[in-house]
Amino acid sequence: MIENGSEEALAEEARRLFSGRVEFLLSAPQLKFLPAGDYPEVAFCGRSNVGKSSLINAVTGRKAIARTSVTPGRTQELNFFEVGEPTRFRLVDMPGYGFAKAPLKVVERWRSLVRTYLRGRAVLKRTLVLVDARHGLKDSDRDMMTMLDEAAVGYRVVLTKADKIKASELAATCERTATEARKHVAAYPQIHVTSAEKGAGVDELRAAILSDVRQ
Ligand SMILES: Nc1nc2c(ncn2[C@@H]2O[C@H](COP(=O)(O)OP(=O)(O)OP(=O)(O)O)[C@@H](O)[C@H]2O)c(=O)[nH]1
Repeated sequence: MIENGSEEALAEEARRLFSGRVEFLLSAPQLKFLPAGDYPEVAFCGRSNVGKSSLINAVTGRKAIARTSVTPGRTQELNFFEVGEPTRFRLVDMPGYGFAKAPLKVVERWRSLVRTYLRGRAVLKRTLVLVDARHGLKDSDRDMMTMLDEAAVGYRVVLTKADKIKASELAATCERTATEARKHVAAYPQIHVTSAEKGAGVDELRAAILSDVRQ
């Protein structure tokens, strides 16, 4: 809930920014294709099919800036989007993880790309770890959170698809997730609850992104 005046002003500025220029910049299947670190970045990550593309589309108010697919795990590169005119910051769509049947080679490639990006990217201000509200944290999310702890990259845990479960279950998952997040050094203690479908929590997330890139 956005309550006080300064938070309201931040949310309004975030809304204005995201309703302006948001443009796909490039896809980096390997680190050598990364753009120069000229602007602050906020990255989105999560298990395949967690609703990452849908949430990026909701945050940016676009229908299909990030591809929404029904085939899990199709995105295997880092996708960069620029926000603002002139550019103020970048959003980074990270390749999904947690693919059950992926060959070891694919998993290793993912790990090497993501870990090196996280460790070497000075402009990376925050990562959003998306977690399906119906499932809560899985081992692959814990793995990701540990990688972020080790890389000293601060992150927010964001529950997705909140419209798909009852309010009581959602509250319980939120509580459980917060308890676990508190054990991770780089995690924010506050959990974000969102629904790309209904728009819930999207204004708050936009404001959080803007405050993160200003740090
Ligand atoms: N009900 C509901 N469905 C959602 C929501 N967000 C995503 N979905 C659905 O969940 C499925 C996966 O969403 P995507 O946004 O493609 O997920 P992704 O994480 O980008 O998937 P990959 O890139 O394939 O890993 C789609 O069928 C979406 O329509 C939501 O907030 N509510």
